[in-house]
Amino acid sequence: MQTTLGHLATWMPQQRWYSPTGRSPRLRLLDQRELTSRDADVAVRVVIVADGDDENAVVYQVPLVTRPAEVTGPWTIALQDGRAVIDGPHDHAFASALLAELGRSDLDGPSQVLVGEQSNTSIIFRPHQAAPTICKVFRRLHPGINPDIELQSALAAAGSRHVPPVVGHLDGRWTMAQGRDVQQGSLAFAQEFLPDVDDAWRVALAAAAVNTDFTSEAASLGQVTAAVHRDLARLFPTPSADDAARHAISTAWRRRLSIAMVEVPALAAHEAAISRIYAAAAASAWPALQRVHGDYHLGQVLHSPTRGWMLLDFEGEPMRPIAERRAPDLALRDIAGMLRSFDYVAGSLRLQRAPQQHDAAVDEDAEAWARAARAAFLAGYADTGGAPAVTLLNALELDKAVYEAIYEARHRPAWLAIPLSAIERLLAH
Ligand SMILES: Nc1ncnc2c1ncn2[C@@H]1O[C@H](COP(=O)(O)OP(=O)(O)O)[C@@H](O)[C@H]1O
Ligand SMILES: O=P(O)(O)O[C@H]1O[C@H](CO)[C@@H](O[C@H]2O[C@H](CO)[C@@H](O)[C@H](O)[C@H]2O)[C@H](O)[C@H]1O
Repeated sequence: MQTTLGHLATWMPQQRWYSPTGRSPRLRLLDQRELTSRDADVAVRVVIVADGDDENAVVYQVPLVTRPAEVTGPWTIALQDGRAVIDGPHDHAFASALLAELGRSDLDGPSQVLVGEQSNTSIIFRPHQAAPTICKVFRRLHPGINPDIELQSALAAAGSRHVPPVVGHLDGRWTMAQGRDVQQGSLAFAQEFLPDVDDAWRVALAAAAVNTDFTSEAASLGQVTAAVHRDLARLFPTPSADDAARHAISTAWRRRLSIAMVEVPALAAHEAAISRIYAAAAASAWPALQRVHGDYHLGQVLHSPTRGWMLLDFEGEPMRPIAERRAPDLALRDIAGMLRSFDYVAGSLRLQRAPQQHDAAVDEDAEAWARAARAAFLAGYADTGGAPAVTLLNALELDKAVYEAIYEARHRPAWLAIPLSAIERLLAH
């Protein structure tokens, strides 16, 4: 196992789901479990490792398949003694074993890993006799139920039409320290896959690129968002925002800002102005708190021609502590997230053009497109959810843009200009 941990320490930092620590991974094995393999020569196991040795260690799930091989393939982690160690989700032996663990071998069929920028790794199954299924393998593990499973399952069970039906989920256990501190948490979540539907990020980007109106889509997305918020408020507690809750939430804004000050030096000039807006928002009137989506953006919603808007991925922001993600929060956080996403559409179109193609009129069209989508989304939300409080919304948009600045600095530095320009614009108002 020591050799495998050595290979993982080289391979994991290259994966999108790995959280960089600024040092080389220090991996410890927390748990290792063999899954059933149909082929005696192929081993399937799930390895759970911690990166770091203190209470801040990050726990990861790494499914591995080991099979005979002479050469490396695209998902080979290592070649050892004539056998390849492969990233499990990309090997059907693991995909099949996962369905067996879920008690849903009836859904087995051709499988493929979803490509794109994901925080986790999702496998799509296309069985011959049943609807396609997508199973998300959580990469960063946390004790307790994952909010993605918790919220989507509750909404689906309550008959919400705005989330895909749930197929099942898997839990696992791991031991943090020498037989002490056994933790239990979510390993995987399966739901119906809606085929042939692009997520709204791609649809919105294509619309904005040719300046096609998106306001009716944005308005209906606002209405559906309000409906999902109403359902969540019915299904989970809605505590009033007392001093302790306000303190906890506004402290999280400030904590994020101080991380950004270290990781995104370009923000230094804005620290005082952002803090003033946070202070005004903390002192303003707050609505009751409730469970929210937590990382709401255009990549998290799909428009099905037959079912309308569907919401996905209730896991919350991957960089945020899990306890905060599961705590009742301001529903406005989701509104702010989607507003930021319309701005990202205009920002990413601007970035896609080479400097010599710069055209102020084209940029202005994209910005006008984003402003119109924003206004329509807010109007749609207000139809049933009421108009958001401006001071709080302003602070939450800033908080989201600060999060995005950290996220882009870590994962996509070329995109950092998008949240940075948004922060300047939000502060200028
Ligand atoms: N039930 C589904 N039907 C169709 N596509 C889906 C479904 N669930 C997820 N997807 C696609 O997978 C992408 C990533 O899913 P998501 O839950 O956001 O994963 P992650 O937590 O890894 O970011 C979504 O943007 C969407 O395009
Ligand atoms: O992986 P997740 O979907 O959980 O979310 C993370 O990655 C997102 C990018 O893939 C990131 O979203 C940011 O970029 C989007 C465009 O790619 C944009 O629509 C969002 O508004 C913007 O926040 C998200 O913040 C991050 O948590």
